[in-house]
Amino acid sequence: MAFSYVSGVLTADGVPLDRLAEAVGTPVYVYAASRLRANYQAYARAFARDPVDVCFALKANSNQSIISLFARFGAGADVVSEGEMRRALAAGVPPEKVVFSGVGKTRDELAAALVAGIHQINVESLPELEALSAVATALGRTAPVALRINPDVDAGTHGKIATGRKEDKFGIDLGHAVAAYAKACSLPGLAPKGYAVHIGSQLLNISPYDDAYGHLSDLVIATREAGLKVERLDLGGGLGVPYQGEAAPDHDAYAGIVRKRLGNLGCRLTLEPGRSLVGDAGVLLARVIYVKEGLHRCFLIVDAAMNDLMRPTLYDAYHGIRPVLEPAADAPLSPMDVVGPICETGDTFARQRPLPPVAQGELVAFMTAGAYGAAMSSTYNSRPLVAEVLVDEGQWAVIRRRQTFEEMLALDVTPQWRHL
Ligand SMILES: Cc1ncc(COP(=O)(O)O)c(C=O)c1O
Ligand SMILES: N[C@@H](CCCC[NH3+])C(=O)O
Repeated sequence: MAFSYVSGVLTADGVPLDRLAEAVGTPVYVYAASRLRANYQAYARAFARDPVDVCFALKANSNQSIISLFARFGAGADVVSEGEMRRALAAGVPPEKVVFSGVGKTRDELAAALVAGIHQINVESLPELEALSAVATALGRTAPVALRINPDVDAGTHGKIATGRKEDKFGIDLGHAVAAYAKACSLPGLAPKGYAVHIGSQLLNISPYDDAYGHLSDLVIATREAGLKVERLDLGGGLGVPYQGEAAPDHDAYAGIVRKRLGNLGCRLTLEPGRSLVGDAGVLLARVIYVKEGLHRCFLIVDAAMNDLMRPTLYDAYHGIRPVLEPAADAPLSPMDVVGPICETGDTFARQRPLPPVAQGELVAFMTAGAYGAAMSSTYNSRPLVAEVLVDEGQWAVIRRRQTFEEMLALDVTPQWRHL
């Protein structure tokens, strides 16, 4: 267990979290390398005999130490902006292991990707295809391209993170796909390699993959029947993690679907997992500022807020909350609203959560916060970006230091024009 109580204190790979909080301050994200490794190995094991490349989706956690850890395990990177591409390359991911996804890549981003020589650009519309052709031609380069398709499959996840339904903004409609692929083959500067699909995030039930990959298989066959070559398939990410004790999707079962639907097509496959690599490897540590016993509610007011961990307010997401000091086994539970200091009612991590007594000044850990936690944080309410710490085999290191107030303020510029 990456996070467990040892001698009455919650630890990350054996390092007591109260000691870390003392040294680094709160709020702070803490990641356990043992879990990152195990999560990567789960993919490596399940796909050991398949022609599969794992490209870590940086959007889930874009800290360079985390990226380079996965790069050392053998992973590539799935990026969605020039910033993410730069992070991947700076963290040591070779360009030939980087895929670039995203519905609105600018010409500047396309050019940067071509100059960097990345493995593949996943194009999501005809205008983007034309833009890429023009950019590549102007640079005298050839762009390795996959077309992301929209299979019209409901991933059965939260509506804000489902991406493969026909009304979603992502991908090229299945009905247009062969024509778009033929167009890609005819445009200068493009080297079409295959297709990409990503139906959504936090899938606990994997059967929607069966439908999506079935459509993908039919599409490959139809494309080849049109006389066009298809060599690669990018299957996206999306495997969910248990936030509330649900059963985790089984990697072998997922690999089974991939093999059944796509195994006989002779294509090189890419996976783009994000959350399932990092989600359960991180916690957000916060300190209780006040315990407010109202007439109607008891509020635990902590020093982390929605700007540090946005998922609860954005998706009504559940994160386990554990006191860092282990509660007695027979400690009574009472309903608490766990909230941050931000001036919004939505700055609420949990409502009426049964918790053991936690006193002012004590520490709590928001569990399963390794994915889409720090990566989605902001400085709203002028709260500096929090620190991140990596724990590995008893050692720990700050892998992002806390932003200073000076750094936060330094971006603002006061115009020097004359006041009339
Ligand atoms: C194109 C693409 N690939 C990969 C991912 C990673 O998804 P997840 O973190 O659910 O594995 C996403 C985000 O959902 C995505 O949009
Ligand atoms: N940000 C989302 C996942 C989005 C996936 C992006 N493709 C979450 O925290 O659950």
